[in-house]
Amino acid sequence: MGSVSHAAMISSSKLSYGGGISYNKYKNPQLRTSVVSLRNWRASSRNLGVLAAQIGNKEIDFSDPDWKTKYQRDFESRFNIPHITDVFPDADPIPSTFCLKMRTPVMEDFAGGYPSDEEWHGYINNSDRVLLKVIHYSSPTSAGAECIDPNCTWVEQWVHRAGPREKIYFKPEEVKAAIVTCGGLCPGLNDVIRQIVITLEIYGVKKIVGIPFGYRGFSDEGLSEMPLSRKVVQNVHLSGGSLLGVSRGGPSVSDIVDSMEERGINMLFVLGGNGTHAGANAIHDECRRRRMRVAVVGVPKTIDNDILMMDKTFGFDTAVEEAQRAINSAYIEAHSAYHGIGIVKLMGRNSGFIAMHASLASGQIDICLIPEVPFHLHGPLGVLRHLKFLIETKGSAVLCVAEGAGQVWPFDETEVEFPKFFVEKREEKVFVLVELGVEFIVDRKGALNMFMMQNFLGRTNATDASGNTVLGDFGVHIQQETKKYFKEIGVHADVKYIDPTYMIRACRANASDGILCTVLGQNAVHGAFAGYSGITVGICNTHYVYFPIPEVISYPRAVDPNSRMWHRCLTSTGQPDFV
Ligand SMILES: Nc1ncnc2c1ncn2[C@@H]1O[C@H](COP(=O)(O)OP(=O)(O)OP(=O)(O)O)[C@@H](O)[C@H]1O
Ligand SMILES: O=P(O)(O)OC[C@H]1O[C@](O)(CO)[C@@H](O)[C@@H]1O
Ligand SMILES: [Mg+2]
Repeated sequence: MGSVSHAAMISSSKLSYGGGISYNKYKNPQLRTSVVSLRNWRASSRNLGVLAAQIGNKEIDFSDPDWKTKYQRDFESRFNIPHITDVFPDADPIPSTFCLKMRTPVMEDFAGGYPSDEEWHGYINNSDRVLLKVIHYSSPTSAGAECIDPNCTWVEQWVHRAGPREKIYFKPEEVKAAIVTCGGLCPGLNDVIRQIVITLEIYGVKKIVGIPFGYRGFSDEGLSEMPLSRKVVQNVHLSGGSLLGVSRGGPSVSDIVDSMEERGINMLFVLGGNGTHAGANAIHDECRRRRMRVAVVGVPKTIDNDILMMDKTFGFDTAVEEAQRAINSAYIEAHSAYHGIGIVKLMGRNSGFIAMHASLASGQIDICLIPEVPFHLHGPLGVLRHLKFLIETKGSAVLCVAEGAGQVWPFDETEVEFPKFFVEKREEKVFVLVELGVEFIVDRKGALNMFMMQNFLGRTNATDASGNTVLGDFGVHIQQETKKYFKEIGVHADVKYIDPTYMIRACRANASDGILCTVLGQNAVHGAFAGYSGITVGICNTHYVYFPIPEVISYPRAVDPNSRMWHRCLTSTGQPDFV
């Protein structure tokens, strides 16, 4: 920390812990837009992510009567989706070959012209938009309020509607499409692969390949591309995993683009999480720099559900459903034992969505711990003390913990002086906020890593092949601490620990994820044919949309501890505040 040079010092007065904070307490207008994020500042991941993102954005002067118009204009340009004509203004579109009247998808060389159906009203107009936010919060103190200004003014924010366009910018016979799956496994990967292949064939594409084992497949000799067709993918969705394999780490962006040039790939579909999307965006930028006529389209894959702005990502629903089995087993074990305590660890590195939703769904959880909500393990207000209470009153207890929980230590004070915030722009996209021995790092991938000087598991500098921080195992830690605690107080406790994380991730998609994957896969292909690149597909307020990649990965989406959903979870578990 001593090495940190402070590019900006922002002064403020007292920040009340967990309570509201008024705008005028911040003297520097540059941070005004961030104050809402700090209202419940214990929601460190989300709020500091928002804060970091906002520091990177332009300041808003709310005293300007035109601020709203300016904000909307700025929003429109941020959410504009890159198009092939940005680089090749003379690119000529052709009528779409996506024609549902057609009965023979892979056609003979388009000798009789491209099939089209001008009478069909199934195309999306490029100007169609979907509303991003649908709640009008009348006050910043409303649960889950996401406000732009201190009055929580209603500001319409529109994003691009996904779907097939009447004009396309690629001739199907000139397309070589590639699909790559990166990062960890996720239920539904095969469903998306399958649907991309099927839709490409309906457009008339014959050259479709899978890149094996993530980005690594672009560079590793001995890994050859896998030819794909409807026949090959017909039944792949019936099993979990990825037909193509996945990996972390891999070649540089420039090596990937070299490889794409060599292979003649001009449509790339990238299935992965934040890291993969950062890679996809960099590939898109590099293709543009080299003036390649290429479409790079992402499909967000993460059981953690940590991609911004989307209702949910595919695989999440299945993960929550599958987690029920583990929770139910833990419940049965705990209830059948004398003073039984069941602990279930679920995935969620930065975000507790799986743990929160699985707890809500099961109705069997007494304590849910997630990364976004700091808690004490020990002490009069701690989790262990509450466990003792549950054993004394109910005779058993079940805990659901997210893997990223407990990596942050809460402050002991109820009020914290914030004499200054130190903000350093270390490299591009890297911010370090240092306060009271707390270091928050938004790394080069836009992921937020939080470290507090004291944490449960000790600070680790270890990273995986992709540069993700390797977390300490909180599930094992809380299991050990629980056993130790009950031994020390001389109360019998039968502690059973279940870690179903990889079993959950390897499942095949359930019905609702199957539908989501199908629609996302189809829309990815429609986006590429429409000439868009550097985009990703998502579901937003039940409608399907295209986002520019940087907007959805600027920081990981996290549970808002002031959201109705978290409040519902607390209502359901009946757990107290552990701070
Ligand atoms: N900033 C980046 N620029 C280019 N490539 C990146 C970047 N970050 C990650 N990658 C690459 O993306 C791939 C996947 O990244 P990562 O392992 O972080 O998984 P992910 O996509 O975030 O998925 P998961 O949700 O499973 O973690 C890796 O091959 C990694 O090298
Ligand atoms: O063991 P791996 O492949 O690194 O994956 C573990 C990570 O994958 C995730 O499920 C994200 O996909 C995280 O929740 C988890 O930390
Ligand atoms: Mg990731």
